[in-house]
Amino acid sequence: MKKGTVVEGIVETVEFPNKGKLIIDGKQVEVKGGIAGQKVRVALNKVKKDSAKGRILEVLEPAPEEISPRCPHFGQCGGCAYQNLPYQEQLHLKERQLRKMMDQAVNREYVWEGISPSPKEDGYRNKMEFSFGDAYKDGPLTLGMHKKGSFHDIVCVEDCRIVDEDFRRILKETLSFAEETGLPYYHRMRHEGIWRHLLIRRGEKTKEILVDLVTASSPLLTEPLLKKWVDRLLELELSGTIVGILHTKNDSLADAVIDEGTDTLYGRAYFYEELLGLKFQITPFSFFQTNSLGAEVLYEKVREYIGETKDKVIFDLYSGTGTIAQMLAEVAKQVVGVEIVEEAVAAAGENARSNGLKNCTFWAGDVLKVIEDLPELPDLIVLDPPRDGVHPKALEKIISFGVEKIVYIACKPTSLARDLEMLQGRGYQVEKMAGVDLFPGTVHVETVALLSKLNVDKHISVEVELDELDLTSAESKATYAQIKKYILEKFDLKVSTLYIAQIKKKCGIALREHYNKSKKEKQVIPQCTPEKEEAIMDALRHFKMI
Ligand SMILES: C[S@@+](CC[C@H](N)C(=O)[O-])C[C@H]1O[C@@H](n2cnc3c(N)ncnc32)[C@H](O)[C@@H]1O
Repeated sequence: MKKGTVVEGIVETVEFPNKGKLIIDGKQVEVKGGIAGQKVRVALNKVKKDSAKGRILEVLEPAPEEISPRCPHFGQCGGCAYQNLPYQEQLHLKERQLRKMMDQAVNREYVWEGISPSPKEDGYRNKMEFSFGDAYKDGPLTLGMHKKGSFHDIVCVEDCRIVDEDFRRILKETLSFAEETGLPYYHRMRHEGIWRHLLIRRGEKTKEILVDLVTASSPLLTEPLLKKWVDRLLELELSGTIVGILHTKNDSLADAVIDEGTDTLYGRAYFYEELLGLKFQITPFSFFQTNSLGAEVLYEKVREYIGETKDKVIFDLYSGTGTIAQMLAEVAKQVVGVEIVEEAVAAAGENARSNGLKNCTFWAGDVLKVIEDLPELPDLIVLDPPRDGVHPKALEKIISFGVEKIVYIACKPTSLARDLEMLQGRGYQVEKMAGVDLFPGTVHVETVALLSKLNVDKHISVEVELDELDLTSAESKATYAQIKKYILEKFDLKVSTLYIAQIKKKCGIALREHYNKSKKEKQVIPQCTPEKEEAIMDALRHFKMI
């Protein structure tokens, strides 16, 4: 077996994320895609002693469960890999892959609760980013999704199954408008041209539609020209209502929808969606789950896992437009969201106000940098990080809060599996897990895990000596949260748990182990500033701790 050879074989298993495995001449050959049971022809592009990697050239015989693809673009469009499987089969496949990965990642018995289906199998997406490009090399202008395995060519997905008819009509109208102008698409290798992306967002419940045309900046895009496009969209017969039409300029080299200035050509620059009885204002670039009905299933699971929240302070880390925070706020003492996109934080605050929720606060910033300085301490934490999971240093800080329960929501199971290693190593155990399918037709799946802090006695025997954990009578007088609150109110200063611990130590107050000792060598520990030291001393005097 050599690099460049073409071989034939049957796909034995498919592991997350979409990695097919075949055994050919006793060697394991890994391919992208495939369905267990398919007979395929594979071109080998890497061959090692016991394994090889290859690319599927052709499916010679379908797998027994395969059906004729439900989408006419299947095979060409790189978007959906499972349109040739009945939905039940897609769910079985995702569940098998997810379960296998999680069984390997979890170090004890846990409850696997299965995978919940998406309430809608077709037309479930509330957001789509289409790209302009060539239909084939130097072919005509088109608008749609990247062709499978191609960086350049675009498939015009005018019959895409996973969006509603409104998306398809807006796509077709925008493409014919762009064609009629005779202007070129933005070529990302040559860095010239105009048309880049078409972003469409549509509320499943509200039926409000927001459309954003993303282009390179050009004097050729005059106001009257863009007005023609707006008028054409407004004349379309749609089941939803267009509430905003925007034009975003993006001259960056990256092939992504990037906002370098957005003009509102019609209506407003946001739309509304409703989830579980709450209303959310969503701006063009804010994160919002792309399957609204599926998101309700997911958030119900989060609510169930987090359990009793009365009198509890909950941190919703990576909070987006504040969906999870607001759902929990109804039944919690206080919810604190942290999100890096300022636009999303502003929308979250606005949403909480209009939903009449007074016990939610949202902070803009990187979780890694912000969480130590929050005025509250959490009793429970919900984590919903981006695809890459939680930064290890942020995870250390999250773990050091020592909360009783963490609910972790993952859109990429491999990131969850990696983060579970640290969480389990530092005293958390997985109690339950479930999958929620927010992405029918595709290889993706959402996972929710409930982690609980190990029984304190067991934890002590692993990490610290019992006498180090004993609180002194002085330390028991005021909690870190009370000290932070006092300082914020009196001095309008935010102080971190670490700084309080440093000053307590200076005053000879015994501390719990993890606040004053780092297990890492060469770790740079920030030191409390004189201003904050004075404020902390004042608080310690106030609480009669010194
Ligand atoms: C998977 S989304 C979750 C959003 C929200 N929980 C929801 O369900 O709609 C992840 C969010 O994390 C935000 N994010 C990414 N990196 C971050 C960081 N380092 N600190 C804070 N937020 C971050 C993203 O902007 C995005 O809104």
